[in-house]
Amino acid sequence: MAGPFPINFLHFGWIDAADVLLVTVLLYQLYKLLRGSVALNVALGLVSFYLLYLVVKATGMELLTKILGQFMSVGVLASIILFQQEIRRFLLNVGKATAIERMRAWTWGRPAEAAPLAVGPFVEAAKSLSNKLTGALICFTQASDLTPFADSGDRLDAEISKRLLLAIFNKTSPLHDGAVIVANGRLQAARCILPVSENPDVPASLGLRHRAAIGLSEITDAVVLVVSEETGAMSLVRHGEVHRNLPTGELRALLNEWLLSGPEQPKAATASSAALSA
Ligand SMILES: Nc1ncnc2c1ncn2[C@@H]1O[C@H](COP(=O)(O)OP(=O)(O)OP(=O)(O)O)[C@@H](O)[C@H]1O
Repeated sequence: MAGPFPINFLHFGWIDAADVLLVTVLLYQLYKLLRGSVALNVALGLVSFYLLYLVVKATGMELLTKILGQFMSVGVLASIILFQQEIRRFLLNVGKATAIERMRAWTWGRPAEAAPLAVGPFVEAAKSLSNKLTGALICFTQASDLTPFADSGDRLDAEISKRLLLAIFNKTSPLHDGAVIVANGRLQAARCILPVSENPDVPASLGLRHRAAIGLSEITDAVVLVVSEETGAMSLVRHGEVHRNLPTGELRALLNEWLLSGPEQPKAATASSAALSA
C-alpha cells in the first residue's frame, strides 16, 4: 500500500511518520534530561562512535568494523551502567510528572480543592534559622509526586508550625539532616534524601544542600527553600534555577506567588534575586 509520501523505491507510510515523530520526541526528551550534565558528553561520545562504526562498515574496512562492532555489541549494557542515574530520573519523570499524573489530578486528586498553603511559618522559620546560621532544606510539593523522596526519610504527617520547623532543623535534632517535604498542607516527612544535581554550571560556592535542592527541582516541579548553614542566605529553587540571597519580604512574595500559581514555568528572576548563572 502506497503511503502518503511515496519516494520512488521508499514506502513512507503513516506508521513510518509516527515512528519518526516518536523517535524525535524521545530523543528530545533524552536531550532535555541530559542537558547541562556530564552525561550529555558521554552520550555524544557514544553517538560519535556509532556514526564512525556506520561509516567504517559502509566503506568495507573489515578489521575496524569488527573492533567497533564488538564495542557496539556491549554498548547497550554499557549505556545502562553509565546512565543509571539518568535512566532512573527518566522513568521517574515518565511515571510521576507526565500527562498521566495531570489526568489523575484532574479526575480524582484535584489539588485545586486544597486550601492554599500558608507560607508564614516557613518564612518565619527560615528567617530565624538564617539568623542562627542553621541550614535548612524544605521542599514544597506541586503537581509532581514527591512520595519516593518522602519514603527515603522519616514520615511525620504533622501540622505545619514555625516551632516544629525550628525543632526539626535544630543542629542537635536527630531529624535535622536532609530535607523536609511538604505536601497537602502538612509536613509529610523529614530527613529525606534528594537527588544531587550534576549540572556543571552550579557555582562551586553552593554546597551539597543547594545541589540537592537544584537536583530535585530539575526532575520535578517542586519549589525548594534553602537556608545556607555557612552564610545564612535564604534561597528559593525552582525548575533548576536558584534565586539566591532573598530578603524576607521577597522570599514571602515569591513563595506566595509560586505556591498559589501552581506548577507554571518560572518568570524571570527579580532584580534582587540572582539566578543560578549570576
Ligand atoms: N542529597 C541530599 N539530600 C538531602 N539533603 C542533603 C543532601 N546532600 C546534603 N544534604 C544536606 O546538606 C547538609 C550538608 O551539606 P554541605 O555540608 O555541603 O552544606 P553546606 O556546606 O552548608 O552548603 P550550603 O551552602 O549548600 O548549605 C547535610 O547535612 C544535609 O542536611
